[in-house]
Amino acid sequence: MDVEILYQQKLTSPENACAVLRDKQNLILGMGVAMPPRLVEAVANIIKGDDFSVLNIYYMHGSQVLSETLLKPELSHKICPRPLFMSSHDRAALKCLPNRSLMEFVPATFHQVGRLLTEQIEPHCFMVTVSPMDKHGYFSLGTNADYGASVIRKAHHVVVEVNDNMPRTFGECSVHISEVDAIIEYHTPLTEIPSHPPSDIDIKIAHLIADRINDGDTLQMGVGGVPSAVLSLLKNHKDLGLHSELFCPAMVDLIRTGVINGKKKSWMQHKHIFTLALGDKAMYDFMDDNPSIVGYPASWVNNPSIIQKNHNMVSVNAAIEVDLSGQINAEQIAGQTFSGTGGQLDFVRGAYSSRGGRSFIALNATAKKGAVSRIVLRLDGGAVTDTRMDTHFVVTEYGCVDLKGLSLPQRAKALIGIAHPDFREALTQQAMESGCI
Ligand SMILES: CC(=O)SCCNC(=O)CCNC(=O)[C@H](O)C(C)(C)COP(=O)(O)OP(=O)(O)OC[C@H]1O[C@@H](n2cnc3c(N)ncnc32)[C@H](O)[C@@H]1OP(=O)(O)O
Repeated sequence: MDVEILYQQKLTSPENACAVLRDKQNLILGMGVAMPPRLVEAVANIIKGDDFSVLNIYYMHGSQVLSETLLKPELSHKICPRPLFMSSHDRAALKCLPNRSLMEFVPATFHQVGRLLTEQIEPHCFMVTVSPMDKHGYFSLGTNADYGASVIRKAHHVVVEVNDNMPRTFGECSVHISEVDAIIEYHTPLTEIPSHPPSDIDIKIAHLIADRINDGDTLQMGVGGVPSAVLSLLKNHKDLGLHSELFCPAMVDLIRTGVINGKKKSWMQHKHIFTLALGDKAMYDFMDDNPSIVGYPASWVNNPSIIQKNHNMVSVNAAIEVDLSGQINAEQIAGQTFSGTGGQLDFVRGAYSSRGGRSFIALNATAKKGAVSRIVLRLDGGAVTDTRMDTHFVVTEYGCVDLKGLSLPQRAKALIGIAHPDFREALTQQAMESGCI
């Protein structure tokens, strides 16, 4: 059938599109920028009725629209949010929820999320923002291939929110109209993340990492101040490549100037690979119809066995704390979930498995204006994002240490050596008392 006719047949109102939802079902929402604001609002309206006792919502990186609708306190008795990665909006909403127990974080490493959302739970419905349809009947998932590219083919019911502002990207980001059950249109500016200037400490740490990045390396950069600061220091590098979970504005500058060109990649040369993008309008415009920027599902981009195919793969991620054996916590503060594992463990493993590969975990030596050391005897709260067997380089403003091959006492001494000087004596004392050194 003609795709334009099919489009008109499937085009409906947000409320009609949501009428398919039933009590106690699982609704999966697109991640971050791809979370469809008008559909989310419509779900919030229908859920108020008597037909619903509860709806489970699965997602990563909740957007502001979620905290203004489904996560509002008045719906908290009917909505079970199951975030697999918490954003600042999720954290803010959680603080206001009267019944906090209903929001339950689901631990997951990113390359497995597509599978978890289609095999471990029943994917009743998936709602996501897409680009306008092309003449062949294809929408693009644009900024967010991530788990969407996996879920869209397995969910029982798929509703897309077409937004003119969603860029059309290449790779495995296309969805055919025949795979979609209902369409709504809502053209609103995409979520933008304001970029904060890095702190002096972030820049100091970034220098230690940038000095260890060679021309021709392939990069993954995680979230946080340090990864962005590292990118800003690579202007004089040559022939860098990208195989990164996250695509961000600092990468655009390096692509425009030819620093990142993918020329020396050991495979998928000249292609800048990502699974989710988070940035500003200028970045989304740069991605639109750009054949060099290719999005693939997280199950592929973040799969360590795929990452390792890139020789000289360099992964840079941030952390909250590291213990004296080298275990990394990048997701909890004082026992409460702050963010999530995301793709950190995937890339730490994939990068070290790559020929010539390296992974860097960066953190300021202290938190709370210097009151707390982030190098600790034992992790606070217990979440281990990267095991001690996985951790490679750890970097603070006081230095960079390579933990691979070090014994436990050697690790403890190396890490104490890059702790803030005010905490080194106490850490040494604790390490001796607990038998670490
Ligand atoms: C979606 C993805 O998966 S991207 C790819 C990689 N994935 C990951 O790395 C996932 C997990 N990582 C993350 O969530 C982030 O990188 C983080 C949270 C570890 C670091 O992000 P950053 O923005 O650099 O965090 P930062 O170091 O500034 O700490 C955030 C806040 O927590 C506070 N904090 C950090 N550590 C501690 C601590 N040990 N004790 C108390 N407070 C702390 C900081 O002081 C800061 O507070 P502020 O905002 O009031 O200044």
